[in-house]
Amino acid sequence: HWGYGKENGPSVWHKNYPVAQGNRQSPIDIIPQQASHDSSLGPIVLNYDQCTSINIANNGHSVVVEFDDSDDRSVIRGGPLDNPYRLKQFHFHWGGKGCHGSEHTVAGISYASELHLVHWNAVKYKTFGEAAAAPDGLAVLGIFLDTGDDHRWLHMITDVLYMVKFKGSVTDFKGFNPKCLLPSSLHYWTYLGSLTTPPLHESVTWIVLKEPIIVSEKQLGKFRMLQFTGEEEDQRLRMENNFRPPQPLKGRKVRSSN
Ligand SMILES: CC(C)NC[C@H](O)COc1ccc(S(N)(=O)=O)cc1
Ligand SMILES: [Zn+2]
Repeated sequence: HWGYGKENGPSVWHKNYPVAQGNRQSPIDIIPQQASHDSSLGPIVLNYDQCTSINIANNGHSVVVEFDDSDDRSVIRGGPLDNPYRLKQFHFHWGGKGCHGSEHTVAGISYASELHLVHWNAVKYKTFGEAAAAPDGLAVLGIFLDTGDDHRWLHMITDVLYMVKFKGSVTDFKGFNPKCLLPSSLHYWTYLGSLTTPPLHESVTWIVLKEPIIVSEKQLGKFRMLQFTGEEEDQRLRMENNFRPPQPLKGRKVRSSN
């Protein structure tokens, strides 16, 4: 099964997922000076006020917070999007002790970690699965995490990570509003890309915020006590470096909100 190790990591995903070598793969290295400033790009609007988180789980690749997406209670709209996209889940990618783990990079620089808020086009598609396979099916908001002081709200997540230490574990996680994880500015870069893990579907309109949020090394360290492996497996594999490196741009345009 795919993973982030030597034998099953990003360099061999193409064997089972040939789209890995496609023309709109993610992540990418974002070069700000080469991004085209597009004044027709409006602001992104996040309506998360009625959002309802359900649970937090360890899926063997990351830690994921799932939302009730049975109606349009929490959506992202505006920016490059033609209609509202429904929040389905968010998850993180991070590095090992002292090394960075963001997926997107900015002029070759990677951040300590990256948060992905995954939304799907429920106007055009009936299910997340159907949307995830469609070229305009998903919109993922990417937020960089840099290290510094404690993040005042991230402890809501890091305090419960011990409950989902092993692959396949899930626990209730209600009433969390991810609005508290946003930076002050919603200025962004946007481009057409893909899921950054198998099945690597080329179905994502990426919206990557320019301003990182700041979290402490201590908070990040709690992500690294998660395990890729299940409780019953004998080998312990610390969950870290669960990021795909940047992929070829293949002539794509990256636009900048401003
Ligand atoms: C095809 C559907 C049904 N299953 C997809 C599976 O849940 C994986 O979904 C995802 C969702 C988001 C991402 S990322 N890192 O690009 O934000 C990667 C995989
Ligand atoms: Zn992701």
